[in-house]
Amino acid sequence: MADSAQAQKLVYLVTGGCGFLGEHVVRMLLQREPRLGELRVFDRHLGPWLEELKTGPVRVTAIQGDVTQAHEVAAAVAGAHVVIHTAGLVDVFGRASPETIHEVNVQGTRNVIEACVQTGTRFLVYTSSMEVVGPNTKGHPFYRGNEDTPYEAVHRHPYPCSKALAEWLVLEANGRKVRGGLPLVTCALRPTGIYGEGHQIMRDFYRQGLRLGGWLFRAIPASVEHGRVYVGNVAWMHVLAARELEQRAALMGGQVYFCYDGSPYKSYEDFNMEFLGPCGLRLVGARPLLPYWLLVFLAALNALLQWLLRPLVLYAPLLNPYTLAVANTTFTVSTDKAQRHFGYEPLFSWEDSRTRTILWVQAATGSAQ
Ligand SMILES: NC(=O)C1=CN([C@@H]2O[C@H](COP(=O)(O)OP(=O)(O)OC[C@H]3O[C@@H](n4cnc5c(N)ncnc54)[C@H](O)[C@@H]3O)[C@@H](O)[C@H]2O)C=CC1
Ligand SMILES: CC(C)CCC[C@@H](C)[C@H]1CC[C@H]2[C@@H]3[C@H](O)CC4=CC(=O)CC[C@]4(C)[C@H]3CC[C@]12C
Repeated sequence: MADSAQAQKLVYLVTGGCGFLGEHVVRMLLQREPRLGELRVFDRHLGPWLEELKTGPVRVTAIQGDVTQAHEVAAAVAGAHVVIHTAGLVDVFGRASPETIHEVNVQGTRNVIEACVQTGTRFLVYTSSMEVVGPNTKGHPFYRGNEDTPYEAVHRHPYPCSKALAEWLVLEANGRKVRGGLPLVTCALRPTGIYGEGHQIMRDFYRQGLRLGGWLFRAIPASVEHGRVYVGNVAWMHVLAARELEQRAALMGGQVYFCYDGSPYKSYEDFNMEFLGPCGLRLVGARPLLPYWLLVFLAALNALLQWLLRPLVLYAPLLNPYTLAVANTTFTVSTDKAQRHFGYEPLFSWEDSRTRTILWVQAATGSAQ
């Protein structure tokens, strides 16, 4: 990838390439990475949409595999120049066991790092999460913070614990010698709550609102700010970071970057209404309709029911003590680190992001009704 070899075509591997974010990364690479020669899409579940991509000018290789299986990861990584590791088990509802979450998110990431080292892949971008920082278990606000803002990161839930450990592994691996003797260059991107086309929780809220006759009921005070970022901009940041890692290895290697764009600072529910409102839903109440202590009680009851019912059935509602704490704690970022380090500017304005998301909610739910 030196100057003389600018025209060299590169092999990229995207793990989790069929997920919500992964699909956007895959499509963004195909649209915006001129040096792309081959794109390997690795996922446990391959999407049918991959087929249409195979007819384009770039070779797209679909690889069904599991990141917890070291040999499968090594086979997929061999010969790749860049790995974007976005595969992960995103579960804050208690659907999967803590052991499974750890296995996929931590051991899976370890396998990706070892595969890079063994096979000689030098550039690794990891999709981390804002959750590696917070909100913490004490509910401390993180108000428009940046990568250097002091914050007491205390995790107990398996998901943030696993993301924090995996991120640490990735950053610590920066500088390790890969096969051939050159150093591995790694960085981690930390999205806040991602929204956009393909966002299942948004669709679930919409369906719930329809079931309730077009009404949603405010549960969280409007004053609690929750950071959100458009999926297209998160994907673009991954593509740019991966592209710039070699030229700016000394600056970017071992660094973390929050993912940000021009999305407004709002509460989780008010932000969702930016899309669900134009789709016909109304949010009832300027203030939460239920007192906070009752929500805490209901969340605890849900956790208890989940535990009691586990031998019989999986009970995994949206409301539990952890999701309530996340939704009810201000956590927003304000930073320009990615801009300074690798020239990131959001590709999609807030208006574009909003319109695209509204169109998706309308189309996705229209076809599902
Ligand atoms: N959704 C969000 O708001 C945020 C997500 N993230 C991170 O972004 C990444 C992508 O998340 P989403 O796209 O939202 O989730 P997703 O569940 O839509 O996508 C994850 C993908 O990883 C694949 N996967 C899971 N286990 C695997 C395994 N053992 N082997 C191979 N593939 C496996 C899944 O099949 C799926 O396609 C994750 O690492 C997540 O922690 C970070 C911040 C916010
Ligand atoms: C009425 C209820 C209290 C509202 C529940 C909303 C919750 C389901 C969601 C509120 C905040 C979300 C999380 C947040 O955006 C940060 C995240 C980052 C990730 O890396 C994974 C997803 C998530 C944990 C996200 C999950 C849903 C919420 C808890």
